[in-house]
Amino acid sequence: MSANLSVRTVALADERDLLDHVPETAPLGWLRHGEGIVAWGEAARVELAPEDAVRGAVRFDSAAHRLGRLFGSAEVDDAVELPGTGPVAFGSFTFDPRSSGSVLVVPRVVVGRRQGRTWLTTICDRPGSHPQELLARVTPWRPVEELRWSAGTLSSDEWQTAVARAVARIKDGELDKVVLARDALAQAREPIDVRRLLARLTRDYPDCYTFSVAGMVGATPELLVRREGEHVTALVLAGTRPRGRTESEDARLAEELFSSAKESEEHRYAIESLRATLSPLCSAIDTAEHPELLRLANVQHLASPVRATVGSGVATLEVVAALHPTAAVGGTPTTAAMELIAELEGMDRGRYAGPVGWIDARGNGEWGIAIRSAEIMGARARLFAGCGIVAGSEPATELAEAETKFRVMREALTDRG
Ligand SMILES: C=C(O[C@@H]1C=C(C(=O)O)C=C[C@H]1O)C(=O)O
Repeated sequence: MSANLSVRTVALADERDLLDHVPETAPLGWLRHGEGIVAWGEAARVELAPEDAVRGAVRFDSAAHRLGRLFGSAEVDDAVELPGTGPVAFGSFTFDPRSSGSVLVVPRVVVGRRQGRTWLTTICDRPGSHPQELLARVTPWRPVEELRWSAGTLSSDEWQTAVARAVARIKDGELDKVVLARDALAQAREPIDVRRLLARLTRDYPDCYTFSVAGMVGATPELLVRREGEHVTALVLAGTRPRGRTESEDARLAEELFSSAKESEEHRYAIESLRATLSPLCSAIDTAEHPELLRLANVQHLASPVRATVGSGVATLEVVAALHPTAAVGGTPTTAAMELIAELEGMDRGRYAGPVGWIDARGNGEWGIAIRSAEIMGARARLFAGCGIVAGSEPATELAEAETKFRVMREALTDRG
């Protein structure tokens, strides 16, 4: 990380799918509705140490500082000047600050598309050179063959017991809500081609943010924060039903979602906590009065977009640090929920439910919450799914909900089409 980076962005006359540019090794990506950025190679990697405190934010400060130095000393020739052009870093942070694994990667080659304009960014150690990764051969995507599934940390019964314990603790008044997650493991015969997963996820979940950052892969509906100049946007999601098999069943389930006191309560917790967190950093915070319905292939959610203006001098990663963990993946109150998660889940979440996204040198970026995701380690995959538990939660219903959330990565891994 000693050399000053030399960064060049040029417009690209290319209308191919962004994924068609990507070689197999360690692809990075953030995609939605056919736009976004894909990248590969590694000009710099910033690994962030675990912290002692359950609410620690040193890793985000340290990330902002180290990226600031790297980007601040870069020589940049940017002929496109859009959010995502010039130098970018992809990042994936652990859910719990006490876990190791938080990482930022500055790629060698980036191909991006925004409002129909496509660009190519190269990041080198010397001006005038080209990264050799630019010439990386793009082989056809390989299907994932023969997966062997095995149980995760807790069996279904053990996890339902954990949910029942959480409900008891909520009824005792210790906290209002906690999100409990579980994992599942899959083993392939050969290293998993992540591009194949990304292709399936972008096809099946076009409204979600499909991401791939240092092995963490998924399609999240949950935008933590998007920043473009001084404008920030977030999307609160809480309250879930499966999709119906028929149109009328689908409509009935949506109706149930809007009229359920439990779901509205859960949703309200999430909005209140977001608003309280944004207040010291932003002005003109605007939330809709009633949630909208967000329909995905597997589930439907109550969703509330939030818009605000961020204060000058506030770093994007500072906003990310303040927002994480939202009530949607932690609970309320946050610290009690984090402690209960560590006590009941029996596992380290790693980067599941942590912030994942990208940032450019001007602070523009998009950060989501890494749910509907899996950690891909060569031929192995560890999938995650979690559910919000409140006083009225039933263990069996929550188990079924976790199954529908597992479907996102399960189907991406097993789809042969
Ligand atoms: C935690 C997850 O999802 C979260 C929990 C939800 C719920 O309990 O209703 C809804 C959306 C997400 O905020 C997950 O998918 O793993």
